[in-house]
Amino acid sequence: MPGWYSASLASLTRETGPKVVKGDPARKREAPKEVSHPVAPTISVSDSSLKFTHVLYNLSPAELYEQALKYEKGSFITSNGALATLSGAKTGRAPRDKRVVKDHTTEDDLWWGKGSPNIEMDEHTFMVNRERAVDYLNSLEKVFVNDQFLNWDPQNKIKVRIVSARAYHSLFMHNMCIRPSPEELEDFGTPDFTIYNAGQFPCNRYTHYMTSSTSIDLNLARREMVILGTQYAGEMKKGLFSVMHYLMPKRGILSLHSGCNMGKDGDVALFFGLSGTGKTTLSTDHNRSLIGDDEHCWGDNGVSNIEGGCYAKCIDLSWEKEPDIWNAIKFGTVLENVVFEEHTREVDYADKSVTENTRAAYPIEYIPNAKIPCVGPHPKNVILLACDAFGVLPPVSKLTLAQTMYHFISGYTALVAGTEEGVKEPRATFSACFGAAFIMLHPTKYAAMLADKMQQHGATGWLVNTGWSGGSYGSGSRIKLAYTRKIIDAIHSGSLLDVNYKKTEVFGLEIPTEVEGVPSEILDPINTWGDKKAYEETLLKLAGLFRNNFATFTDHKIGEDDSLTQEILAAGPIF
Ligand SMILES: Nc1ncnc2c1ncn2[C@@H]1O[C@H](COP(=O)(O)OP(=O)(O)OP(=O)(O)O)[C@@H](O)[C@H]1O
Ligand SMILES: O=C([O-])CC(=O)C(=O)O
Ligand SMILES: [Ca+2]
Ligand SMILES: [Mn+2]
Repeated sequence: MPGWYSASLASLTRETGPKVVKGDPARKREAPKEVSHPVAPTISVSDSSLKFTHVLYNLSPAELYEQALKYEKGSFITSNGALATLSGAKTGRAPRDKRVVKDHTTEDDLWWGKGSPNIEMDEHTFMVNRERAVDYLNSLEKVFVNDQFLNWDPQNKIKVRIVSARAYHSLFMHNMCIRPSPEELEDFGTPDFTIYNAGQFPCNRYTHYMTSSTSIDLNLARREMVILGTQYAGEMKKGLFSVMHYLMPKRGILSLHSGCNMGKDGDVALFFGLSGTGKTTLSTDHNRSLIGDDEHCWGDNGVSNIEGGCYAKCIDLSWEKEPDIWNAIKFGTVLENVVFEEHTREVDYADKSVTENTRAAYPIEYIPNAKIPCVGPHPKNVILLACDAFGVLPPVSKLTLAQTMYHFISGYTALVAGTEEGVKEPRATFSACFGAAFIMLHPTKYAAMLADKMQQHGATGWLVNTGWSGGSYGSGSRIKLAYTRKIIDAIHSGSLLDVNYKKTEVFGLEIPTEVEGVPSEILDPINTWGDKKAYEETLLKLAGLFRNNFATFTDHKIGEDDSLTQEILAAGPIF
């Protein structure tokens, strides 16, 4: 029995961690001999250190199904074979409850202050929460441990260990991280990063820095993350993504909140965009191989997926619109917070009664044309997705390098969250690098790297509005997915480089006058608005929001290139 399980779970103030055994505790009722403690407890040993905790190590999906169905309320097998689970009170991430330890190194390295996702905590408070999580995990009869990898680039692979209390969490990470072969597991050694997920147990609200009973704590020096008070599995995936946003740029590798796919000729496209703008939907393309749907690295040898799985939104999912994602929902897939028919267990994807953010997590090989290993050459197209619920951004525009950087740093989208009755204004969101919740350094650092790589490899930037057309949310409607797919096809094939363009007012975007398979009149949004005055007003309103947002970046240099910095500052809306 390797001793490292105990080491991982050892409480720092106690002599021993839990005693461990592989397999189902139910089958090993007569506790193994090693549990006996002949020595008298010393002052630093508490009863909890005598407690026996089973470690269920890298269980298979079938074993995890059994654990979930037996022990976790709300777990069911749906008619397609997926495991339906509930994430509890939290059905999305809690960015305001994320804390990062500020120490000598991170104080200078990281982006702190206004706009930054990094809210500080001190080392001591981290240890308080860590102890709370470890004590909770040790108090259980069993915990799950996953040892897996991140990053398909063999030279920059990271070993991660996830300690959790729920089979749901273990299966989620089994699907989302890269799965080691038995040989790789044999030689796994010490992990580079460890998550202690005690999500069922709250943090103590009286602990310094805590503002709720949820806390997601990152300690880069200790290479550890602690989760208390949220069971939403996305916290683990995105927490590790934050870690990659710190580790990779140090090695000259750019980490990206993007989807990525590759055509038959080896042409690679990146899809940036905030949550719900279409990264997963549009990178999953029957005619192209999928490199990944959400998190990538761009290094000297090309791109690599960080993950081993996909995490698709499944609200209103249909076979007609998204057949590959539909077919990926089968045995092994985790279905979060969906509603299904009591008897047939058929999922009702239109049902938002638990949350609008229903999700499916599946291994990437569940997509038939996944490219394994998930790596590819340097990107040819960089597609920025915005779901513009104001309905004023064109369905597609070709960007200059400076405009690409301007929109990358802005990271705009305007999703409409709920869909309640009555007028509901779209709300603009600006999230630097299309992932401000996950970046660790100042946005201009990532932007400079992106500009450099795009320039070096001659990539073209595009802005694609997957949001509203014919008016804002309420009067217009969302652009048909079929049209967006045609636009994306024309970008991939290169045919969109060879058409006529005209320049829009205010945003100065180059828009094509025709795209095969798309009605030409929708390409310039003004055509689709009945009320032209309302269009102008809405356009100026959005331009103003862009300008206000960008104000915080105007005194930052982007890389070494002064002229590019000036061009980027001038690449925003002019009015
Ligand atoms: N024109 C369109 N283009 C893209 N997606 C659309 C369009 N119209 C509707 N949709 C829907 O919008 C959603 C896009 O979600 P998707 O899972 O692709 O987001 P994402 O960018 O991957 O977000 P996250 O980072 O949260 O995973 C899907 O449910 C898709 O069906
Ligand atoms: O992280 C999540 O929970 C979902 C996601 O992909 C995102 O928000 O970008
Ligand atoms: Ca996604
Ligand atoms: Mn994402």
